[in-house]
Amino acid sequence: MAAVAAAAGTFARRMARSGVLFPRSSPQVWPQAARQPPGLLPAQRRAFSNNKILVELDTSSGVATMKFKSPPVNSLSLDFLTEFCISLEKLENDRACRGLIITSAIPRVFSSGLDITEMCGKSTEHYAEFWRAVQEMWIRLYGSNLVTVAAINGSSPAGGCLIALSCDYRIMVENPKYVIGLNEAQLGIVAPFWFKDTFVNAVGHRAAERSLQLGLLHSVPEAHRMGLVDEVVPEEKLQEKAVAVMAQWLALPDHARQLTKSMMRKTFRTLSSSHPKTPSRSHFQRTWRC
Ligand SMILES: CCCCC/C=C\C/C=C\CCC/C=C/C(=O)SCCNC(=O)CCNC(=O)[C@H](O)C(C)(C)COP(=O)(O)OP(=O)(O)OC[C@H]1O[C@@H](n2cnc3c(N)ncnc32)[C@H](O)[C@@H]1OP(=O)(O)O
Repeated sequence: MAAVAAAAGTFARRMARSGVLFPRSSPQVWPQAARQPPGLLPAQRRAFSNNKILVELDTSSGVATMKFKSPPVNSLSLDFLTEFCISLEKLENDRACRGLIITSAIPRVFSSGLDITEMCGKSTEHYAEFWRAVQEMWIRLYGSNLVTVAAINGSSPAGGCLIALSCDYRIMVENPKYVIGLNEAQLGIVAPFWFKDTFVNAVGHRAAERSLQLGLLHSVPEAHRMGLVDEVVPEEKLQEKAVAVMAQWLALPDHARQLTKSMMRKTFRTLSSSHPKTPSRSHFQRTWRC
């Protein structure tokens, strides 16, 4: 009981720190417009925002768009991760929402991955809290019942790549400057097994092994060839394509698609049930030499 109260206290403190704002008159359940045949209702949009993430829900299509807006590079800080989980939970609890498009409002970067400043010179408690937040983000997104589409409009190394990999479908903008991959080995660290498993699920064992051992950041055409991204589009077509892909996925009955997704994503259950222990302070200090 004490542990539950402590966890609730930690979550409340994280929420307060994250500065999440909910619309004052937001109803518990938004209208069920998503279940209406398209065209009967005028498009309705609802939005909520906090410091680092903006969410807009089109209640006529049931599709929400989540935009990362944490300059300079959308790094995944504890506050960012907290806001992400709260936003996702809010959408999942909303019966008007069936699909989520994730993209960036920051030019040239989707997400730079875990915030390196969160992993240096902090207390053991902070490392534990940070690492729990990283795992929670992945568990929630990878296991989400929503259709999730990553609209990758910039570079996406390490944890940024994990977010994209956790979605059901990845569309990336063609740009010779953009790269994506799990580059942990290049940084002298090891991608956790659930990063690895999520990567293997997308690209297969051989491609993942080579890419992970070399810590490769792939160009967009290379990422497309190996199946790390599903489609490549010019920047101006990204949103249109994401909406079209979403419509295709949402055409199916939710329950069949959701059960199929859950069946395919078995790693999710492994991590959820095994509760891997948090890396120690000395582990973080050794890893980042700080
Ligand atoms: C279950 C048991 C588990 C055990 C686990 C054990 C230990 C845990 C330890 C490790 C965890 C492993 C998994 C790690 C995952 C990660 O995600 S690590 C982070 C990896 N990220 C990167 O390597 C990205 C580095 N950044 C870049 O490549 C580029 O910044 C860019 C994203 C391509 C953008 O380039 P550009 O537009 O040119 O911007 P700048 O490089 O000039 O950067 C601007 C400022 O942003 C700062 N910054 C960049 N990335 C980060 C980051 N990840 N965190 C914090 N800050 C970042 C950069 O320093 C610049 O700051 P200043 O302007 O100089 O102040």
